Amino acid sequence: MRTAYSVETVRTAEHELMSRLPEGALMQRAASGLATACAALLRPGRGLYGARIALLVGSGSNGGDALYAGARLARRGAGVTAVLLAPDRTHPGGLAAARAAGVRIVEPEPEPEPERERGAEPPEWERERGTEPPEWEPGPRTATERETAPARDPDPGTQTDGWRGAGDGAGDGKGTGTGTGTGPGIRTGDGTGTGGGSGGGSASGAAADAGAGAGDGAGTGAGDAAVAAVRRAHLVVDGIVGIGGRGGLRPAAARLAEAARASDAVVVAVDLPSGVDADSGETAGAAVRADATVTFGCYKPGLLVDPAAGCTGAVRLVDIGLGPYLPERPALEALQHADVAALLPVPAPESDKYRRGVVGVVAGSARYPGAAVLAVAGALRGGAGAVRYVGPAGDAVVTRFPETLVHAGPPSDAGRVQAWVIGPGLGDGTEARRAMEDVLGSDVPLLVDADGLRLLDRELVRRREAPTVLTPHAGEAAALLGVAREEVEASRLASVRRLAAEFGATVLLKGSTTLVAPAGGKGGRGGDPAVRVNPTGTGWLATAGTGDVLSGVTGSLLAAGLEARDAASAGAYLHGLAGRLAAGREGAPIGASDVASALDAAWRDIRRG
Ligand SMILES: NC(=O)C1=CN([C@@H]2O[C@H](COP(=O)(O)OP(=O)(O)OC[C@H]3O[C@@H](n4cnc5c(N)ncnc54)[C@H](O)[C@@H]3O)[C@@H](O)[C@H]2O)[C@@H](O)CC1
Ligand SMILES: [K+]
Repeated sequence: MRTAYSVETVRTAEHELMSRLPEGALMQRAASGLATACAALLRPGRGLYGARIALLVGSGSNGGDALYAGARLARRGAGVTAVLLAPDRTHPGGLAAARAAGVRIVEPEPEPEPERERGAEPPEWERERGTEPPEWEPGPRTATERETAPARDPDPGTQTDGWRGAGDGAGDGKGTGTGTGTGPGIRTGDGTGTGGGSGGGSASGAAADAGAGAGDGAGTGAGDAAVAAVRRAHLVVDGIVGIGGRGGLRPAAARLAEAARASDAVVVAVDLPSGVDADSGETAGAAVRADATVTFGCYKPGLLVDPAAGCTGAVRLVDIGLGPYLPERPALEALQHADVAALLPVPAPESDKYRRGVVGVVAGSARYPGAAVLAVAGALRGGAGAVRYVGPAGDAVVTRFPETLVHAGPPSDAGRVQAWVIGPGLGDGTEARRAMEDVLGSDVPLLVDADGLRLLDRELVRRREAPTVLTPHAGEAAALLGVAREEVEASRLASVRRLAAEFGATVLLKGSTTLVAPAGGKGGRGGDPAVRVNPTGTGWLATAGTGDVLSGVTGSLLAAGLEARDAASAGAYLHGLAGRLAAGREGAPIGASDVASALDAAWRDIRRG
């Protein structure tokens, strides 16, 4: 199980741990892990001479981590430049260590006043100026380069080795090094990943070698030493803000982050990419887009939830000894193979089809018979002993799956089931509405998907005694919440929690990161179980009908006796893995039927461990 904790919890645990350690020891652990990861990214197994590293240093301890790590790397021969974004508030110990190790210190140029139309609202970062000390501003003095030690660029003419890319194909040609693995491979880290492929590219030092005097092309004045340092670097360390960050990147930082992104440098975020919200996974403005993130002590929810998760690159967790001080219940958790294997229902010798559970599927219509076929295809491979189909597409269903028990309706006349699935391709006609009333009134677990979500009565759902699982995508979730789709996409975690709380139901929010919030929905707080994030998804699943398969497989798991949150998260896990297996290691377009057909392979893969 991969677990993530809120900032508040992390701070409490750090406080406890720090009180038992000599001053500064924790930061040294973090810096040591960070330096090791950076060295591995730069030149696995080789020295650091000739490597150029730029540190982007903010006003807090995140900048302190970067400075201490930079000092370690400088002592090992790298040419390190620290760009101080808040020169008056830089971590003093980190700065002293960096100076002592020969790190070159520079400041960015002052920001030009933003031009705004008369009467226009100031941006958020500027509005804050009135209320908070402007510690994030680049400093009142002119940004002349302050050489505090001789520049250490021992080998300015030579180009470093190319970084061995290990990307998942979604990158931009910057390798992140085999040492950290890749997006999906790293995120799941348990055999679910398909990462570790080729891709990546070699770091071209040539363009970067243009030198400090070259125009920066990034919006600051020519000769800006900070931008030049970033552009020349082979590796940029983002120590702008960590868990203390609020809002998006300020303009000076955003410009440097952009320069880093546009360069060939590998961008490594310290603890989390600056500009993303650690607790919610939201990005309220510009954020660093890292190739790799080195996080300390535990995962933070933002590292696992989009859109923030899209900024992390490969994630490496550095153990700083926080484990014993973290509470049992995280804010967010991601199941791994072993967790799902323990949940999947396996028939015992005395099992029969009824004891394994019967799942009823109310789906399809004259117009959409395919949705019924796909939902049944998923249900047949979800572990229940039998699938009962109810609706007008019985012929299409038995033609494809003769093992299905079919019934024209209504659901309450179809015979006993242990769970209902309703919604895929259902339409919104009279029959559909009646069927919905029927299953809402049943005393067994109920999964509502697709068209069914449009027919939902919130109060009736709340009043149900048996569990209800809702499986909306962002658009459907937006309609249920009465907000714009973009709002749901920008705040997935908050949205899924809110839906779960409002409907008193377990909610599986599908999408780039699929989330499962337990009924009650305040995962990790107030005693509710954690929200789950699914680690197995793939973009190849974004195709018509895959949601129907998911509802079938999840309903089948409900019928087999899994609790709602477990059924939804195991269903999403199986479905995501089946999608990956169907798409193959290299990736290829797949149809929903392919996903259903790969579900048995996903089961075997999980049971193999
Ligand atoms: N507490 C500890 O013992 C440890 C902390 N560690 C590091 O410390 C970090 C947390 O340190 P801090 O609490 O000092 O917080 P941060 O380093 O995250 O930064 C907070 C500072 O940045 C300013 N700020 C907030 N949002 C900003 C933005 N968008 N742009 C620019 N400046 C902004 C704040 O006003 C504050 O001065 C962790 O993320 C981790 O990197 C690690 O060294 C491990 C040990
Ligand atoms: K950071």
